[in-house]
Amino acid sequence: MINVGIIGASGYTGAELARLLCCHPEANISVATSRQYEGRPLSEVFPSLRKKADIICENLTPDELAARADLFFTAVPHKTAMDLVPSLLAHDKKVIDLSADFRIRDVSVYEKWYQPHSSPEFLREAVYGLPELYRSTIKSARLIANPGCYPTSIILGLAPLLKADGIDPNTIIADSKSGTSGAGRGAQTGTLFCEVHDGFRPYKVGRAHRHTPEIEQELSLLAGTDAVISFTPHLLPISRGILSTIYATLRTKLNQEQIISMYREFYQDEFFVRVLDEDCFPATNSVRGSNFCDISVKVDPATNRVIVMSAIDNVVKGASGQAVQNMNIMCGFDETSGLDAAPFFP
Ligand SMILES: NC(=O)C1=CN([C@@H]2O[C@H](COP(=O)(O)OP(=O)(O)OC[C@H]3O[C@@H](n4cnc5c(N)ncnc54)[C@H](OP(=O)(O)O)[C@@H]3O)[C@@H](O)[C@H]2O)C=CC1
Ligand SMILES: CC(=O)N[C@@H](CCC(=O)OP(=O)(O)O)C(=O)O
Repeated sequence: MINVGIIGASGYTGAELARLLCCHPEANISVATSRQYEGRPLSEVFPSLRKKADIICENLTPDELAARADLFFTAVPHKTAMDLVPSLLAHDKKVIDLSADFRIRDVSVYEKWYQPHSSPEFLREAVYGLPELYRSTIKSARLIANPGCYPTSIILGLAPLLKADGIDPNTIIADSKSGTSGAGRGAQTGTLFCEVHDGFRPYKVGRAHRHTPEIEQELSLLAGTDAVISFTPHLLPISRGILSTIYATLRTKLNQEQIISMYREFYQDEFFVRVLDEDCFPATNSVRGSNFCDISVKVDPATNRVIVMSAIDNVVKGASGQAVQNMNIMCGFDETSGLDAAPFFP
């Protein structure tokens, strides 16, 4: 049994960590933090957690925190994480950071898209926490940079083709649609019910979204050469889920059967990736509440393009579930521990 701490337990990814970890056979939530709800039970903040996660929210210094758990999930905004993580590492703790602070390997790229970095010395050490690509380095890591939600759906969607040099990495277009929990729990006009309900809209169009460099970094590593992407995020009037529809020009003539076999072979040992049959398409409500990524792939011979569709739950495989998967790997637990429930439907 390992004692784990959730820093930022009152946010959406913090709540999802508590939901998953309170049923985990090998983990005990020994500390949970929130400044706003200090002194109040987490089950009062999230009534769904009554009788499951009755821990009291605390507001502690990094030194006080370090004495209370062996592994920490930092589910806090960018900038906050980079100031906190070094102190936890100095106390020999393992850290899984859900923010973007340690995802970008090149500090100048991070600083261009985010803000000045206060602990760039950890960028080299941090392991990008996408288990399907980096499992062996995750095993021995002490700092995991848990991937962003849109990047998870797009990178998993394209990895088999890029690895096999099957597409031109300069022709990639991804239209991704996300539920509003992706924007976090803080009040903002753009995610109010009336702004989102019964409508659908793109945002941060034209290389304006900060996930662009993270996606390009990982696609380039897979391709072995620079890859660029036209990425357009959209906001859906649903609470959870991401569906990415990705297009790219094929380099080699591949028919439908060959491309599905390529994906099946690439992901044959991956429990959390489900490659669907031809003409069976992913849906956000088929992965809801689960750590699955559903992928389907279709060749369009008329345009010589491939269309990849990839669905995840943004707070599970796109954040907290993937973080628990990383913890399982780092701690030598079964990788599916605490994550083996079927998606909820309807
Ligand atoms: N939502 C999603 O789908 C995804 C989110 N992420 C990333 O995960 C992280 C958390 O996201 P999410 O849960 O959505 O965010 P929320 O806004 O819902 O929650 C943020 C949490 O951080 C705490 N917090 C905020 N500022 C500080 C601070 N200065 N010091 C200490 N604690 C602080 C808040 O609690 P309090 O104010 O009470 O202290 C709250 O518990 C972010 O970095 C986000 O980008 C990554 C992938 C997907
Ligand atoms: C719908 C929505 O607003 N989604 C968020 C993505 C959240 C995410 O993945 O978080 P990171 O900030 O940790 O990269 C956005 O577009 O900013």
